[in-house]
Amino acid sequence: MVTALDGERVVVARIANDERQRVRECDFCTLLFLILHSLDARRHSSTRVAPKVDTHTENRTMTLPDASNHAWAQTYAKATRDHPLPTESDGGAPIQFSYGTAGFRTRAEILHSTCFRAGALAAARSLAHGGQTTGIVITASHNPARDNGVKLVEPNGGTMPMALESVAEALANASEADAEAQIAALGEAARMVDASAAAAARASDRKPRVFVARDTRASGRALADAALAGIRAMGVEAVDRGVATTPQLHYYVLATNTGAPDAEADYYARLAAGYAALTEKDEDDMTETENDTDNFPPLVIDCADGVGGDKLAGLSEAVESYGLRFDLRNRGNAADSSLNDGVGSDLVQKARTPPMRGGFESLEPGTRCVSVDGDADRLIYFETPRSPGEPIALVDGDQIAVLIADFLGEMVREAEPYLTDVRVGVVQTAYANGASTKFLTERLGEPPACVPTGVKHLHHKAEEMDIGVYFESNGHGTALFSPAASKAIEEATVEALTQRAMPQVKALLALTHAQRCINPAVGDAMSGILLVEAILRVRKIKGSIANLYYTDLSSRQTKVVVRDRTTIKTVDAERTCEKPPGLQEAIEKILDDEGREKVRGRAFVRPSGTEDCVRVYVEATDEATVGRVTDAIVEKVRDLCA
Ligand SMILES: CC(=O)N[C@H]1[C@@H](OP(=O)(O)O)O[C@H](CO)[C@@H](O)[C@@H]1O
Ligand SMILES: [Mg+2]
Repeated sequence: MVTALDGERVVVARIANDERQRVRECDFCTLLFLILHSLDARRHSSTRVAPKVDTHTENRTMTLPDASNHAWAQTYAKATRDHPLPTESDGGAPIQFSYGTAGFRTRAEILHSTCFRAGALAAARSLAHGGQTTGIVITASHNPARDNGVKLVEPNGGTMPMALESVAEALANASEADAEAQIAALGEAARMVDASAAAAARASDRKPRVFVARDTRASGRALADAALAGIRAMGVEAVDRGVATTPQLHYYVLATNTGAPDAEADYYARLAAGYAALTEKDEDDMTETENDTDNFPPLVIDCADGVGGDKLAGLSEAVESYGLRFDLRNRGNAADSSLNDGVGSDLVQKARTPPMRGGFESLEPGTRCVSVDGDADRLIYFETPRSPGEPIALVDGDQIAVLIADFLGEMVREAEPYLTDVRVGVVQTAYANGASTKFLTERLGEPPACVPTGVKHLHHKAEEMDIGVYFESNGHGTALFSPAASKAIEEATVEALTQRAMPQVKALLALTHAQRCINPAVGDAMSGILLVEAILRVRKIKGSIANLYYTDLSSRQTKVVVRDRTTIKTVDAERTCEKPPGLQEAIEKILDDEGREKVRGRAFVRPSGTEDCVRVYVEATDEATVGRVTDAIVEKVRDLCA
């Protein structure tokens, strides 16, 4: 029997697996006992609730000793000279590093000093949080293989607070001779604890520590070594977690700080157990023969020739005994492998084409496939063309968000009256297809929230919701359950059980298990696949899932290279250009000339935060209008940003 002392993974796995038969056969009291224990154990081990803290220790951070008279500053000053800034300059101007949409990201060969300093910064963040573990991921995600990047992970598994971005930039750009400026920035980072992290900072006499992971890029090893050196220069323990996906490293950090097991196998086991519990069939389903969900074909996955190739193989082993099989392609281990080049979710979503390698053209028409990106934190689904010459049917992040929000919303409604006052909300960016926004507005009774591009913005907004589902159109996203919503679900389950309200219990358990299937730290392609596949099985959807809820408007994204993309400034969640003067007016006029209402025309322009380009987005009812509007706007951008 499950005991409250078991870890969450063990509890869920047992319910899902060994105890499966027993749950079916047991009487009502045994079921109640089992679930109460499962909830109790989860309370002890959940990685979503506030980190485990020693309530006897006072709220304090570990401050860096005064730089003027302490050895650490000298050690750091010496070490930073060994990791000099790049000497190269670009068109005469010195290289400026900026913490863009997703960290520092540029050509790998100029990132050495940045990674060293990012290591020191992550060490300072560990100190700021009383010694809790922080993290660093060396990756440039969907960018070409020659690029690399670095992003920081906070103790709660989240991204670096935006308030720290200017400090990170000051640190990255200070000359190596100016150790004082760097030390000042590090001191500031070690002092800054935002309100939401304050509880987490109540930790302890823990030894400060930073986890470092990297994707499969050739430059990753040397850049990870630079980051490890930066951490050690601060006198902080550095742990090399090897090659991992971005979401895995976020999970490891969160897990270790909450007392949950943080090995790679534990990560797979947790997600797999959530999937198993969510797809557990009840008595009625046992007799089913038609549309039998046990017989789903293997899911074909394009791994972008990146880190997902190896890691999805690990997940595959963990889930195959639950009937979920993967057919992994572009795993990065073939002679012609080339990261993100002609493969991966960015290409498939933006160019609406199947991956160019991996044999996708010879799959059965209408085969359901997934494509992930270079660091496996995004996923999109697509279905191979139904007939030759037809395009793929894309199931982008907007459609995935609707599928998940609709399922969770239905479970919340089915749990009434035991579950009340829990609402499901959705967060989008300006790139969300207008048809999805219209659908969600009607379904939710209010428009979904719209925030600037970048997971950090979506995640923070979703945290304000009871259950917040967020996805960028390109497939970055997840569902977040607020601690209050999780607690309400637990309490409602107990109440529904005592009243023997079994339909409500079933819905409430689906909400509980869905949380276990999701990486609680960040959006994650691997946990996203499990959640979508589980929903499809629970809902018995074997056929096409493209345009299940609405039909996309035509849209196009275009990159324009200009001299200085930062001359463009946007407001209103990037939907309006404030600068350069005249650009917004020009966009409005182009749309008006097309008859904006009639063609449901929408367009905006913004500078990329990860690539040296301006992005132009246009949507309308038909391809021809999209093409005309795009051409006209691109011309204006070239004129006004020359
Ligand atoms: C239109 C688009 O796809 N933009 C991407 C891209 O940001 P840009 O700032 O647009 O370059 O990379 C980000 C990080 O991977 C991702 O969050 C974002 O959605
Ligand atoms: Mg990515």
